Amino acid sequence: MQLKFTKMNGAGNDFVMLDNRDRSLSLDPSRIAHLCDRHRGIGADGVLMVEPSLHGADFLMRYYNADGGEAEMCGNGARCFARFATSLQAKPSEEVSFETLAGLIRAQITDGLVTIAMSDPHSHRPPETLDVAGEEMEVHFLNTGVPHAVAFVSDLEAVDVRKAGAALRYHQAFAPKGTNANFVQTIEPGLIAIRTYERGVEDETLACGTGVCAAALLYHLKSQTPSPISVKVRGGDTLQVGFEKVAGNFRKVTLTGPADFVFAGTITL
Ligand SMILES: N[C@H](CCC[C@H](N)C(=O)O)C(=O)O
Repeated sequence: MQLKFTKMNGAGNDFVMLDNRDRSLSLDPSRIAHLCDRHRGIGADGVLMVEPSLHGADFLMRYYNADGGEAEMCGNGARCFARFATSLQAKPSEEVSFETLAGLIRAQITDGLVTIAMSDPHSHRPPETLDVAGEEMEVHFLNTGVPHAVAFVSDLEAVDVRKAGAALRYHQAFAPKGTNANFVQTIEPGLIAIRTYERGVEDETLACGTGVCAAALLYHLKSQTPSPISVKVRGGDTLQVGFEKVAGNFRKVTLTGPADFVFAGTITL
C-alpha cells in the first residue's frame, strides 16, 4: 500500500498529516505507531487525519498518539490541522472549524501563525502533594481537551523529565487513563517555561499545546496574572494563551503559535 502524507510541526511537536476525506483509510494502532517510528517509519509524535464533518463544521479531526492510541485533542496538532485542511480546499480559507472528540475547535490562520479557540477546560482539581519518583511535589490538574498534571518547580533544567514525567503520567492519582505531565517555571510575571512528558508518546516532546494551555491557566490561578500569558516551550518557541473568566470558570481559551509544513511524501505500508 502506498500512502501519501504531509509532515508538519507545531513548535517542534511533530505530526504526520493524512487526507482521509474519502474515509478510505483504516489504520490500526500498529500501523499508526509504524508511521510515527523515527527509525522504521516517517517519525512523529502523532498522526492527524482530515475527515468529513459529521455536524456541520468544515472538517472532523482525528488525532492519534505515537503509540497508536486515539486521543481526544491535540493543541499543536490542531494548529497544524487547520493549515493542512485548508490547504486541501480549492480556495484556502483563513478561518476553519473542525470537530474533535473534545468538542468543536475554531481556528484563525494569519501569516503562518494559527490561533485556535480551545474547548472549555474542565475537571480542575485543587493542588495535592504527591510522591513523584520519590520526591514530594505539589501537583495541580486541569483537562484542556486531554488531562494535564502540572508541577511548578524552581529549576526546570534540574528536572529529570523522563523519570519524574513517567512517574506522574502513571501515578495512581490519575488512574486508569493516566495524564500528561508538565513541569513549569516562572521566568517573569506573564512568562512561564514548560517541559512536558506526553501520554501516548511516552517521552518528553518539544512542545505540548494542551499542556501549554493547562500550565498558563493554572499559573493564572496561582498568580492572578491576567491574559494573555506567554509560554516558552522546550523547542524554543513561545506560545500565547488567552482566556476569560466567567463566574470563576475559564472561557474563550485561545492558543496561538506556529504550524509549519516540513515535507510531503509517500510511504510504503
Ligand atoms: N499526548 C496527549 C495528546 C496530544 C497532546 C499534545 N501533543 C498537544 O499538543 O496538545 C494525550 O494523549 O493526552
